[in-house]
Amino acid sequence: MQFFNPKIVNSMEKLAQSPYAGFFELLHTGIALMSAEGNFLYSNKAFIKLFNLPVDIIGKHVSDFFLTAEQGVMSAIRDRKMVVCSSLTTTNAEGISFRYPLMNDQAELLGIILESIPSTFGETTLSDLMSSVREIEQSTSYLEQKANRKHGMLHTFDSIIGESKAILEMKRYGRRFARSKEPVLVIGESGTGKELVAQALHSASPRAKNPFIVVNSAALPRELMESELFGYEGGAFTGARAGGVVGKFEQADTGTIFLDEIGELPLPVQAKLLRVLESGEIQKIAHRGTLHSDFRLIAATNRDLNHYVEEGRFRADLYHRLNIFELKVPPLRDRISDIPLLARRFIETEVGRKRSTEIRISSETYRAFSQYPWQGNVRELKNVLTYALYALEDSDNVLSLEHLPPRFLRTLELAMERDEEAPLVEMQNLAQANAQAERKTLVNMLEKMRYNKTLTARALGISRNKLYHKLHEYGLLEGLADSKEE
Ligand SMILES: Nc1ncnc2c1ncn2[C@@H]1O[C@H](COP(=O)(O)OP(=O)(O)OP(=O)(O)O)[C@@H](O)[C@H]1O
Repeated sequence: MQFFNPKIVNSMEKLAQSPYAGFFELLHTGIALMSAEGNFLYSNKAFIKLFNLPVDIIGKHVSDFFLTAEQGVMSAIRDRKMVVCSSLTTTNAEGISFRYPLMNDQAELLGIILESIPSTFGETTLSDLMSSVREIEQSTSYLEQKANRKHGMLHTFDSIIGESKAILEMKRYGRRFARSKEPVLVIGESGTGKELVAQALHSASPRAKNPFIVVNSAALPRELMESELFGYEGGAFTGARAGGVVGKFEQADTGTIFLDEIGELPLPVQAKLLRVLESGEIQKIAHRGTLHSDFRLIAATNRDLNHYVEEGRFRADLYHRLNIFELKVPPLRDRISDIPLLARRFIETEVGRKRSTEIRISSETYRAFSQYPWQGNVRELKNVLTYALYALEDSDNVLSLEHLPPRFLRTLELAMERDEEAPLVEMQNLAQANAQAERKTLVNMLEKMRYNKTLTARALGISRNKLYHKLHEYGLLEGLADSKEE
């Protein structure tokens, strides 16, 4: 658990004496900082008041005051995990405490941060709540995975839409990597379809019929991460389920585990993951001995892990272990030729096959799609189309610019302004400047005349033949293929 930047706080003693500690005095919950041996280094007034403690507890051991020291702070020190259970002092004062181990970036324990609240919440309520959340989480993820398998819903490389050179190359490598048992690191911007690629890797592997277990590292609360991934035995801590929990790595035995957003894993969990990867042995919390799991790891990230390694946020050894096979999913702006196929599929899913055959996307909309920067990639395209389909009247069959979300149009305008300004700066000679101005005039007039070529030619004072010639010269003809022909 890391509350503070380890570069700033590298010892609990320093934290206890730093101005940070002064902030705790403002809080109404009890806060204490303990050394890695269990001695008090600091406590705020609320903590002293809550437990009726003498003011001079600094330097003394937690067991001098708390009957619950063994199952509380000392257990958090031993197991390096957060412990939630009640606290009871030798003078019978009670509270509920959260003991957070604070680790440095070498995964060493610096000490414990103790947060205590009055027991009016009721410890059982809290621990019952934790167990129910865990049970619901487990059963929904189990049912979700079962439903997916039943309906054969996991993607394959064939079901991933795209025929651009960039996507075909990704699929070609993906099919080859799928055969190995080594980890694959799927990298790509947010919304490019990394999860689909992870499913396809599993489907194309010899493990296709076995479990495919998904873990979103960014969505898991940090204090539950270790127990979710590696599992724990019954009675490991207060709030734990009687029968314990089967960790995701154990569930993935004979199959694949997909760790999404791997860059968000805390350093201590990274250390544990490296050990599991190297040995295939899982050290379950509070379990004597180790368990073996035959899993294949697929990890994904939209971060620059190299940069994370330089910053000390990601272990270099784990990074090298993971990126034996690196599969890059291209951003949508590098494969705009896939947009028509993707758009057709999304429209069909959204409005059904029958209505989708009636709907046509105008050429100006396609042109806008090809100029838009698509920071959110395929996910953003899907969202833009969903909006447009709702904006389209039932009686209207042509999806045009007026149906697109205002935010899309604003971003497009900015992107086009940037594009137009950039070459002007680099303009080398008069001929280039003339060509640029001519192209811009053509585009503007076409838009004004709603892509009617006869009217555009007339307005520009040139023949239709000359207009065709110019449109061809500036690469504008293709985009007008389905526009009005008069
Ligand atoms: N090639 C594709 N064919 C069909 N749908 C796609 C394709 N690529 C992405 N999608 C759709 O786009 C959305 C985003 O995909 P996905 O969640 O796999 O992206 P991601 O890269 O994992 O994103 P993030 O990094 O934000 O988790 C999903 O709804 C997915 O179904």
